[in-house]
Amino acid sequence: MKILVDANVPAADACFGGLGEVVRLPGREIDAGAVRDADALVVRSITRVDEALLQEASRLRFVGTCTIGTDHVDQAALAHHGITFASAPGCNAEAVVDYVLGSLLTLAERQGWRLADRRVGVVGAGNVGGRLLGRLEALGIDCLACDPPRAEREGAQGFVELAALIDACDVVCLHTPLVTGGGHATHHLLDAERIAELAPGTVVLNAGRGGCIDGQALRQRLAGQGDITAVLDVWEHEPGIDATLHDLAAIATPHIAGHSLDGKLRGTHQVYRELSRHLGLPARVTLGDLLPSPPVSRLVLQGGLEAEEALRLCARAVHDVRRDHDSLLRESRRQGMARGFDACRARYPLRREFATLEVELRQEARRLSPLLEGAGFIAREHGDLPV
Ligand SMILES: NC(=O)c1ccc[n+]([C@@H]2O[C@H](COP(=O)([O-])OP(=O)(O)OC[C@H]3O[C@@H](n4cnc5c(N)ncnc54)[C@H](O)[C@@H]3O)[C@@H](O)[C@H]2O)c1
Ligand SMILES: O=C(O)[C@H](O)[C@H](O)COP(=O)(O)O
Repeated sequence: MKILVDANVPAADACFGGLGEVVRLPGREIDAGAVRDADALVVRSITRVDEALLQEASRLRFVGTCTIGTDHVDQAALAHHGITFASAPGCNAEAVVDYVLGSLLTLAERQGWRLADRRVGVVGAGNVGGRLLGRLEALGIDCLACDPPRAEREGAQGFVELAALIDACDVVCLHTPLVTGGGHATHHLLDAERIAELAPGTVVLNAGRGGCIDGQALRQRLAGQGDITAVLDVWEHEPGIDATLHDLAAIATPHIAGHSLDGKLRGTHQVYRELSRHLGLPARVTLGDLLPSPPVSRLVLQGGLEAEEALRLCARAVHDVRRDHDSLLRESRRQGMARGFDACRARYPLRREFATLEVELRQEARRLSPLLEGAGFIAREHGDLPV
C-alpha cells in the first residue's frame, strides 16, 4: 500500500508509516505521474486535486487534506472516481485566532489605539470565526458577526448583513471559505464597491482565502487614499502574489495564520484517523504521542503592566507576527515573490498556540487573570501552580 504524502505534512511517518509505505514529495510536485501508483494521497492546500491529477490514478482509493480549507479539492471528481475524501475541520482554528489577536495587538501598538476601544466585525462565524468571537467577547470587545448561511439555518438573531457590519466596525476580519458558486459565494466578497464603503481608519484582515477580497481594488484603495490598513495572510494567486499589494499591507504574511505545530499535527492526525477508518484498521497513534513540550511554557508577570501591554507580551512569547512579516519581506526581496513565499512556508519556525503558555501572576498582576484566560492563555495566580 503506497501512501503519497506532501513533504510539509509533519509526523507523516509516525502516523501513516503503520498503515503502508510512505512516499514524500513537495506539494507542488505532486502531479498525475506521481499519483499513478499511489493507493492513498495526503496533501495540504497547495496541491490541486482535480481530474487532471486523477487521470492515471487507477489505484487511488483515498485522498485526505490535512487542512481546514477544501477549495483545492474537486470533491465531485473524487466521488465520480469512487475515491473517499477526508479533510481536517477546525484543526488549526486556534492558531488562526492567535494570529488575529497578535496582529491586532501589534497594529494597536504601532498606530496608538487600544483593542478594547475597537468594534470588531467577523465575517464567517464557523470554526475560526466562532472561536475568534468567543475570545474577543471574553476580552470584553464589542463584536458583530456576519454569516448568512448560519443565519439562514439558525435564525437571524446574533448576525448582521455584511453592509451593516462594514458600516459599524473599525476592524473587519474575513474567515470565509472560498466558494465560487451558489447563493452564498465568497469570491470577491469584499469587492470594489464594499472596499469603497470602508470608513477611513478601518482595519481589514483576511485570514480566510485570498480570493475572498478583490486584491486589485484593495491595492487601489491602499495606494490611492491610503486611509485604511490591511493585514493579509492569504492572497490571490499564491505564491506569485501581487508585490505592490504586499508592500502596501501593514502586516503581510505567507499564508501561515494556521501554521502552529499543534494545528498541523491535529490536521495530520485527523486525516490519519480517517485513513485508518477507511482501511478498517485501529488508529494506534494518539495526538498526545506527537506533541512535544512547548519551547516557552511559563511566563511570570509581576505587575506594573497595562492590560493590553501584558496581552501583547504574552502573545509574542508564543508567536510574534512581526517575525513572519519580516521573513516574507526579506525572502521575497532575496528570491522573488513566489519562491520567497514558498520558502518562508517550507522553513516555518516552530510555533505553538496560546493555550500552551502558562502565565504565573504575582502581586498586582493577579487582576489580569480573566483577561489572559479570555485571550486563550493558562493564567495561574502565584501559589496555584502545580509542583
Ligand atoms: N490563513 C490560514 O492559515 C487559514 C487557516 C484555516 C482556515 N483558513 C480558511 O478559513 C476558512 C474558514 O475556516 P473555518 O474553519 O472557520 O471554516 P468553517 O467551515 O468552520 O466556517 C466557515 C464559515 O463561513 C460561513 N460562510 C460561508 N459563506 C459565507 C458568506 N458568503 N458570508 C459570510 N459567511 C459565510 C459558513 O457559514 C461558516 O460558518 C477555511 O475555509 C479556510 O479557507 C485559513
Ligand atoms: O485551510 C487551512 O487549514 C489553512 O489554510 C492551512 O494553514 C493551509 O496550510 P498549507 O496547506 O498552506 O500548509
